[in-house]
Amino acid sequence: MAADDEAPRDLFAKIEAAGRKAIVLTVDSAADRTAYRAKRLLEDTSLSRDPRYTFMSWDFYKELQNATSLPIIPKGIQTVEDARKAIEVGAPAIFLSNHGGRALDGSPSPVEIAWEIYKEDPDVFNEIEVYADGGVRYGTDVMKLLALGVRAVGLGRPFMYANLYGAEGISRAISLLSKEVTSAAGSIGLSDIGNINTSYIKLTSTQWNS
Ligand SMILES: Cc1cc2nc3c(=O)[nH]c(=O)nc-3n(C[C@H](O)[C@H](O)[C@H](O)COP(=O)(O)O)c2cc1C
Repeated sequence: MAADDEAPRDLFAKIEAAGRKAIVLTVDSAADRTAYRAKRLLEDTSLSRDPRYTFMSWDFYKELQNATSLPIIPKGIQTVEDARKAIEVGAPAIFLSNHGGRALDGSPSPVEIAWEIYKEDPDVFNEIEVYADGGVRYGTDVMKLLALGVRAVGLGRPFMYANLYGAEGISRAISLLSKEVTSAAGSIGLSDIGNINTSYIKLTSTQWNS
Protein backbone atom coordinates (compact mmCIF):
# COMPACT_ATOMS: atom_id res chain seq x y z
CA MET A 1 0.00 0.00 0.00
CA ALA A 2 1.14 3.58 -0.45
CA ALA A 3 1.75 5.76 2.59
CA ASP A 4 -1.31 7.91 1.90
CA ASP A 5 -3.62 5.01 1.05
CA GLU A 6 -6.66 4.46 3.21
CA ALA A 7 -8.06 1.10 4.24
CA PRO A 8 -9.98 -0.38 1.30
CA ARG A 9 -13.34 -0.42 3.09
CA ASP A 10 -15.34 -1.24 -0.05
CA LEU A 11 -13.19 -4.28 -0.74
CA PHE A 12 -13.48 -5.40 2.89
CA ALA A 13 -17.29 -5.01 2.74
CA LYS A 14 -17.41 -7.23 -0.37
CA ILE A 15 -15.25 -9.87 1.31
CA GLU A 16 -17.50 -9.81 4.40
CA ALA A 17 -20.66 -10.03 2.24
CA ALA A 18 -19.18 -13.04 0.42
CA GLY A 19 -19.11 -14.87 3.76
CA ARG A 20 -15.34 -15.18 4.00
CA LYS A 21 -13.94 -16.00 7.42
CA ALA A 22 -10.61 -14.15 7.31
CA ILE A 23 -8.39 -11.93 5.19
CA VAL A 24 -4.75 -12.81 4.55
CA LEU A 25 -2.58 -9.73 4.12
CA THR A 26 0.75 -10.12 2.33
CA VAL A 27 3.45 -8.19 4.21
CA ASP A 28 6.63 -9.75 2.82
CA SER A 29 6.99 -8.00 -0.52
CA ALA A 30 6.49 -4.36 0.30
CA ALA A 31 8.95 -3.24 -2.35
CA ASP A 32 9.30 -4.25 -5.96
CA ARG A 33 11.26 -7.44 -6.56
CA THR A 34 14.00 -8.42 -8.98
CA ALA A 35 12.62 -11.32 -10.96
CA TYR A 36 15.87 -12.84 -12.18
CA ARG A 37 14.40 -15.67 -14.22
CA ALA A 38 11.70 -13.54 -15.77
CA LYS A 39 14.35 -10.98 -16.74
CA ARG A 40 15.85 -13.52 -19.14
CA LEU A 41 12.59 -13.53 -21.06
CA LEU A 42 11.06 -10.09 -20.55
CA GLU A 43 12.56 -6.63 -20.95
CA ASP A 44 10.42 -5.01 -18.27
CA THR A 45 9.52 -7.31 -15.39
CA SER A 46 7.93 -4.55 -13.36
CA LEU A 47 4.92 -4.43 -15.67
CA SER A 48 2.68 -6.38 -13.34
CA ARG A 49 4.05 -4.79 -10.17
CA ASP A 50 2.43 -1.81 -8.52
CA PRO A 51 5.14 0.66 -7.40
CA ARG A 52 2.73 2.12 -4.83
CA TYR A 53 3.00 -1.08 -2.81
CA THR A 54 5.93 0.24 -0.85
CA PHE A 55 4.45 0.92 2.53
CA MET A 56 3.68 -1.52 5.29
CA SER A 57 3.85 -0.90 9.03
CA TRP A 58 2.21 -2.27 12.17
CA ASP A 59 0.27 1.01 12.52
CA PHE A 60 -1.11 0.48 9.05
CA TYR A 61 -1.95 -3.13 9.91
CA LYS A 62 -3.97 -1.84 12.90
CA GLU A 63 -5.74 0.66 10.65
CA LEU A 64 -6.72 -2.14 8.29
CA GLN A 65 -7.82 -4.39 11.15
CA ASN A 66 -10.04 -1.61 12.51
CA ALA A 67 -11.74 -1.30 9.13
CA THR A 68 -13.20 -4.82 9.05
CA SER A 69 -14.86 -7.28 11.39
CA LEU A 70 -12.91 -10.12 9.78
CA PRO A 71 -9.58 -11.21 11.26
CA ILE A 72 -6.61 -10.07 9.18
CA ILE A 73 -3.73 -12.56 9.12
CA PRO A 74 -0.33 -11.10 8.19
CA LYS A 75 1.40 -13.40 5.68
CA GLY A 76 5.14 -13.05 5.33
CA ILE A 77 6.34 -12.90 8.95
CA GLN A 78 10.10 -13.61 8.86
CA THR A 79 11.47 -12.79 12.30
CA VAL A 80 10.78 -13.70 15.91
CA GLU A 81 10.44 -9.96 16.66
CA ASP A 82 7.65 -9.55 14.13
CA ALA A 83 5.93 -12.70 15.37
CA ARG A 84 5.86 -11.19 18.88
CA LYS A 85 4.80 -7.80 17.54
CA ALA A 86 1.89 -9.44 15.69
CA ILE A 87 0.67 -10.81 19.02
CA GLU A 88 1.04 -7.38 20.64
CA VAL A 89 -1.10 -5.70 17.99
CA GLY A 90 -3.77 -8.39 18.30
CA ALA A 91 -3.27 -10.37 15.09
CA PRO A 92 -5.44 -13.51 15.21
CA ALA A 93 -2.80 -15.69 13.56
CA ILE A 94 0.41 -15.31 11.58
CA PHE A 95 1.70 -16.85 8.37
CA LEU A 96 5.45 -17.50 8.22
CA SER A 97 6.42 -17.07 4.58
CA ASN A 98 9.09 -15.64 2.33
CA HIS A 99 6.80 -15.62 -0.71
CA GLY A 100 8.32 -18.91 -1.82
CA GLY A 101 11.72 -17.17 -2.05
CA ARG A 102 10.36 -15.07 -4.92
CA ALA A 103 10.36 -11.62 -3.32
CA LEU A 104 13.87 -11.18 -1.93
CA ASP A 105 16.76 -13.51 -2.67
CA GLY A 106 18.35 -14.73 0.57
CA SER A 107 15.28 -14.25 2.75
CA PRO A 108 14.89 -17.02 5.35
CA SER A 109 12.80 -20.09 4.65
CA PRO A 110 9.77 -20.73 6.89
CA VAL A 111 11.45 -23.68 8.56
CA GLU A 112 14.36 -21.39 9.52
CA ILE A 113 11.91 -18.77 10.81
CA ALA A 114 9.94 -21.38 12.78
CA TRP A 115 13.22 -22.61 14.24
CA GLU A 116 14.22 -19.09 15.29
CA ILE A 117 10.86 -18.60 17.02
CA TYR A 118 11.10 -22.02 18.67
CA LYS A 119 14.56 -21.19 20.05
CA GLU A 120 13.97 -17.58 21.10
CA ASP A 121 10.27 -17.21 21.94
CA PRO A 122 8.48 -20.59 21.80
CA ASP A 123 5.41 -19.23 23.61
CA VAL A 124 4.46 -17.60 20.31
CA PHE A 125 3.24 -21.02 19.11
CA ASN A 126 0.86 -21.29 22.08
CA GLU A 127 -0.34 -17.71 22.10
CA ILE A 128 -1.32 -17.50 18.46
CA GLU A 129 -2.01 -19.83 15.52
CA VAL A 130 1.07 -20.03 13.32
CA TYR A 131 0.88 -21.20 9.71
CA ALA A 132 3.77 -21.50 7.25
CA ASP A 133 4.45 -21.89 3.56
CA GLY A 134 7.43 -21.92 1.21
CA GLY A 135 9.48 -24.87 0.04
CA VAL A 136 7.17 -27.51 1.48
CA ARG A 137 7.62 -30.41 -0.93
CA TYR A 138 7.66 -33.66 1.05
CA GLY A 139 5.80 -35.15 3.98
CA THR A 140 8.92 -34.72 6.08
CA ASP A 141 8.86 -30.93 5.42
CA VAL A 142 5.34 -30.87 6.86
CA MET A 143 6.44 -32.90 9.88
CA LYS A 144 9.38 -30.60 10.70
CA LEU A 145 7.18 -27.51 10.67
CA LEU A 146 4.46 -29.17 12.75
CA ALA A 147 7.07 -30.41 15.23
CA LEU A 148 8.29 -26.87 15.82
CA GLY A 149 4.74 -25.70 16.60
CA VAL A 150 3.26 -24.63 13.27
CA ARG A 151 -0.46 -25.52 13.05
CA ALA A 152 -0.86 -25.83 9.29
CA VAL A 153 1.30 -25.54 6.19
CA GLY A 154 0.57 -24.26 2.71
CA LEU A 155 1.92 -25.21 -0.70
CA GLY A 156 2.10 -22.92 -3.71
CA ARG A 157 4.02 -24.21 -6.72
CA PRO A 158 3.45 -27.94 -6.16
CA PHE A 159 -0.28 -27.38 -6.65
CA MET A 160 0.33 -24.87 -9.42
CA TYR A 161 2.34 -27.45 -11.38
CA ALA A 162 -0.04 -30.29 -10.50
CA ASN A 163 -2.84 -28.16 -11.91
CA LEU A 164 -1.34 -28.69 -15.38
CA TYR A 165 -3.22 -31.97 -15.09
CA GLY A 166 -6.36 -30.26 -13.75
CA ALA A 167 -8.37 -31.61 -10.84
CA GLU A 168 -6.82 -35.03 -11.34
CA GLY A 169 -3.34 -33.58 -10.87
CA ILE A 170 -4.36 -31.74 -7.72
CA SER A 171 -5.97 -34.88 -6.27
CA ARG A 172 -2.82 -36.84 -7.06
CA ALA A 173 -0.60 -34.21 -5.37
CA ILE A 174 -2.81 -34.27 -2.26
CA SER A 175 -2.81 -38.05 -2.07
CA LEU A 176 0.98 -38.25 -2.57
CA LEU A 177 1.59 -35.72 0.17
CA SER A 178 -0.86 -37.24 2.63
CA LYS A 179 0.68 -40.67 2.06
CA GLU A 180 4.13 -39.19 2.72
CA VAL A 181 2.94 -37.53 5.92
CA THR A 182 1.35 -40.76 7.10
CA SER A 183 4.37 -42.91 6.31
CA ALA A 184 6.76 -40.37 7.86
CA ALA A 185 4.64 -40.37 11.04
CA GLY A 186 4.62 -44.16 11.08
CA SER A 187 8.38 -44.29 10.54
CA ILE A 188 9.07 -42.21 13.63
CA GLY A 189 6.57 -44.15 15.73
CA LEU A 190 3.95 -41.44 15.93
CA SER A 191 0.38 -42.73 16.03
CA ASP A 192 -1.31 -39.32 16.25
CA ILE A 193 0.20 -36.51 14.21
CA GLY A 194 -1.33 -34.02 16.68
CA ASN A 195 1.21 -35.23 19.23
CA ILE A 196 4.30 -34.38 17.19
CA ASN A 197 6.92 -32.26 18.91
CA THR A 198 10.65 -31.63 18.64
CA SER A 199 11.51 -34.86 20.43
CA TYR A 200 10.66 -36.58 17.14
CA ILE A 201 13.18 -34.67 15.02
CA LYS A 202 16.93 -34.68 15.35
CA LEU A 203 18.15 -31.21 16.21
CA THR A 204 21.86 -31.78 15.74
CA SER A 205 22.57 -30.81 12.13
CA THR A 206 24.38 -27.56 11.41
CA GLN A 207 21.14 -26.00 10.25
CA TRP A 208 19.27 -26.76 13.44
CA ASN A 209 22.11 -25.62 15.68
CA SER A 210 22.72 -22.31 13.95
C1 LIG B 1 3.43 -17.51 -9.59
C2 LIG B 1 3.28 -17.15 -8.15
C3 LIG B 1 2.63 -15.96 -7.81
C4 LIG B 1 2.49 -15.59 -6.46
N1 LIG B 1 1.82 -14.45 -6.15
C5 LIG B 1 1.63 -14.12 -4.85
C6 LIG B 1 0.88 -12.96 -4.49
O1 LIG B 1 0.39 -12.22 -5.34
N2 LIG B 1 0.72 -12.70 -3.17
C7 LIG B 1 1.25 -13.51 -2.21
O2 LIG B 1 1.07 -13.26 -1.02
N3 LIG B 1 1.98 -14.58 -2.52
C8 LIG B 1 2.17 -14.92 -3.81
N4 LIG B 1 2.90 -16.02 -4.12
C9 LIG B 1 3.51 -16.80 -3.03
C10 LIG B 1 2.55 -17.89 -2.56
O3 LIG B 1 1.40 -17.33 -1.97
C11 LIG B 1 3.22 -18.77 -1.53
O4 LIG B 1 3.65 -18.01 -0.42
C12 LIG B 1 4.43 -19.53 -2.09
O5 LIG B 1 4.18 -19.96 -3.41
C13 LIG B 1 4.73 -20.73 -1.20
O6 LIG B 1 5.95 -21.30 -1.59
P1 LIG B 1 6.04 -22.63 -2.49
O7 LIG B 1 5.64 -22.23 -3.89
O8 LIG B 1 7.49 -23.00 -2.38
O9 LIG B 1 5.11 -23.66 -1.91
C14 LIG B 1 3.04 -16.41 -5.45
C15 LIG B 1 3.71 -17.60 -5.79
C16 LIG B 1 3.83 -17.97 -7.12
C17 LIG B 1 4.56 -19.25 -7.45
